[in-house]
Amino acid sequence: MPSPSADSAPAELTGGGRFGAALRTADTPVIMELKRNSAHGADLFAGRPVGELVARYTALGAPALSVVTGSWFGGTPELLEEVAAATELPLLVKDFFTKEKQIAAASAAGASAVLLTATVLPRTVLRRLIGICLEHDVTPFVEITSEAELATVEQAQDCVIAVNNKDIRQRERDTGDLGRSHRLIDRVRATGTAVPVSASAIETPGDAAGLLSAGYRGLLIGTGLLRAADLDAWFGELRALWPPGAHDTIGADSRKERTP
Ligand SMILES: O=P(O)(O)OC[C@@H](O)[C@@H](O)c1c[nH]c2ccccc12
Repeated sequence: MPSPSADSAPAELTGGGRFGAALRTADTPVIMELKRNSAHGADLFAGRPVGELVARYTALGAPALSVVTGSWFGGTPELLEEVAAATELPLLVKDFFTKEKQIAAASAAGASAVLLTATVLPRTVLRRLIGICLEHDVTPFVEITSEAELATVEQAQDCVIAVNNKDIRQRERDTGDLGRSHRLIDRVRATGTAVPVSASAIETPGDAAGLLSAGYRGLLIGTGLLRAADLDAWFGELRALWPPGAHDTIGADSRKERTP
């Protein structure tokens, strides 16, 4: 049964700056993430140079890349510099942002969007940080894990809202729950967010297609792609399940059918 809020979901998504527009116009809106280590400390780059990963993801049609600079995941500010030097694609920077000077520095280093984690930021701080992002022309990429956290995002129309399928409080060491994204999609869309995104724990093309057909217009995938044995096959399978343009046809129809 669709939730009552599904009816009030806006048909057209807008906003979110260059980062939001890149996702909405992509055939396959997968934000491909460069994360050096897993939450368990395992090496994910497997000896591949940063420039090679960026070139590979660009060739696969990434509309945007995510760069994890947070030290939990083996990130460094240099990683952002290296990625920014290798691509013109919009970049999301994932770190623990709490201060204006961090946001300004990320913007100066090439970030189009930065992560704000609603799970750990009080409402007033979140509101202030979203305002700072907008002043710096940086898209706030706000991660939530529940309806209660979603309710703390006051300027959702100016933000990309991402449902994180893993738990940041456990430092992302849990296996994740894609059901969370499926349960929250109508609520997320009803906020008028620039782009509804599902992030973390997406492993297979089937997982990805399922989330896109549920109404997500962006997916954020790190580990699943960094560990994939054959990325061409991975995206070939996804495009077979979710062909380019599907949002305008299959997506719209399936959402209509779900509306009473
Ligand atoms: O590797 P995964 O399970 O595909 O997840 C990607 C991304 O969502 C994850 O790296 C992430 C989610 N929230 C974060 C906060 C900081 C750093 C990283 C993250």
